[in-house]
Amino acid sequence: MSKPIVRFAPSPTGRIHIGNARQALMNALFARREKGVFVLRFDDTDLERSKREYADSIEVDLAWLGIPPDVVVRQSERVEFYDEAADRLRAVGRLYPCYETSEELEFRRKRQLARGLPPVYDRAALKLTEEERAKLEAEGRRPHWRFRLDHRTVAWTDLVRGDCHVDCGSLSDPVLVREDGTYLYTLPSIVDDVDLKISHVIRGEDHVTNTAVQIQIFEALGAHLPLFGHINLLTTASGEGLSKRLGHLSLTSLREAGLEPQAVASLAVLVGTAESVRPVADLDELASLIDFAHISRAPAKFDEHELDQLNARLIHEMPYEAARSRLAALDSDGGEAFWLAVRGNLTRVADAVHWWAVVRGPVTPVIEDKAFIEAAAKVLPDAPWDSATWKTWTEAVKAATGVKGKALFMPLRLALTGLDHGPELAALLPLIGPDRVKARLSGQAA
Ligand SMILES: Nc1ncnc2c1ncn2[C@@H]1O[C@H](COP(=O)(O)OP(=O)(O)OP(=O)(O)O)[C@@H](O)[C@H]1O
Repeated sequence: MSKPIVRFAPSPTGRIHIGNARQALMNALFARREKGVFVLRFDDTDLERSKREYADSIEVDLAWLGIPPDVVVRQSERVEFYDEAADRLRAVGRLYPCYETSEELEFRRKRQLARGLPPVYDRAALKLTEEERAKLEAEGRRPHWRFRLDHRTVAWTDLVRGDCHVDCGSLSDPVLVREDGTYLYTLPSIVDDVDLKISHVIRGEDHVTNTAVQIQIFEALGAHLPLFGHINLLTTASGEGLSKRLGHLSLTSLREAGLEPQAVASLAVLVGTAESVRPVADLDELASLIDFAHISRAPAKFDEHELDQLNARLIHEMPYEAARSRLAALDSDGGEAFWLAVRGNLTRVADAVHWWAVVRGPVTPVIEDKAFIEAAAKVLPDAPWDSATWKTWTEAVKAATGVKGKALFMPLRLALTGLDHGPELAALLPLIGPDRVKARLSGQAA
């Protein structure tokens, strides 16, 4: 295979959600594995809804995921190429002007449905004479432009779905150009795919019907067809669809919630595939797991609870070096021993703040059996302390008091941390250190 050129083509009309991220990752990781090119193309021809601020946030999100694009293209800067393609389609009679208002179209649609007919555009505009058109224009009507479909079945071999067929006889001729001369998504997408030599169009399966229409337009323009792959969509855990415009499960919110990009990427890529969902910290490894032929046909559910679990599993294995600067930013860099002591208790890196506060204090000790804690304090080993100190100490406490097991550990934990759960005390004890331990055992907040 020659080096693939792929694209992720969001409309910058909101913050991208986890479903969009699935497509971005599938494209970017495929390109990464095959040493190809990953293009980020902003489908921003809808000038009213597209915003630069959203485009910028999409770039930030992709960088956070570890998949910055090799090339960035904005459709709003390429209108001359779309004009040229539209003229070519007009010249061969495939793009024709229509003058119906949306109310008229809606009325016709309802009438067709009432008669039990499919609500397909009836091509009335194709029958207009020159004079009728001139009259409509003189009335101030501006045309929108439809592509005249061949009423035939379009077939292709999909990278994900195998043999696909769409009967274009049952489709309305798609509008490519709006009344105000701006373009809908369909034509610019093809023109750019051709110009950028996109080899694989990998996108959500919401585009399957578009693909059939687009194949006819590629052919009408005499262009070479890319390969197509339609990947199943993600829904929320309860099965609802996602919308960028409605702000569902945005990457920005997941990032701000402190989730690891690798956890988000692992779930976004692996859910709804033949692979088991697991945390994959390395993007090359994640890329090696992509297999378009083994992606489920059914929509896949994105469960935030599962994401938390993946995140926790990643953190439990995270080396200190990877966490260090983030701990420092949280003013909680207690060194490698601290990180190794607490990482197993964390779901988010930011939760380390809580355990650093327990180490550094002040902690209000919880002491129920004062006599027992006093007896324990008496047999505290001398400094310096290390990871063996806890064992030495608790054996001495057991010998002095006859108490063992949970009855021994829990009162000490409550006295030292004020909590009934947490990281191994063997690791925490030297971090808390003799001064604070002594103070806490004597009932002082320290
Ligand atoms: N729920 C989803 N799961 C997986 N892929 C999706 C989902 N929704 C959209 N996509 C894909 O994301 C890519 C970008 O699409 P697009 O910008 O149109 O997103 P959108 O979420 O449908 O947007 P909007 O809500 O603004 O209509 C496309 O490949 C599209 O197929």
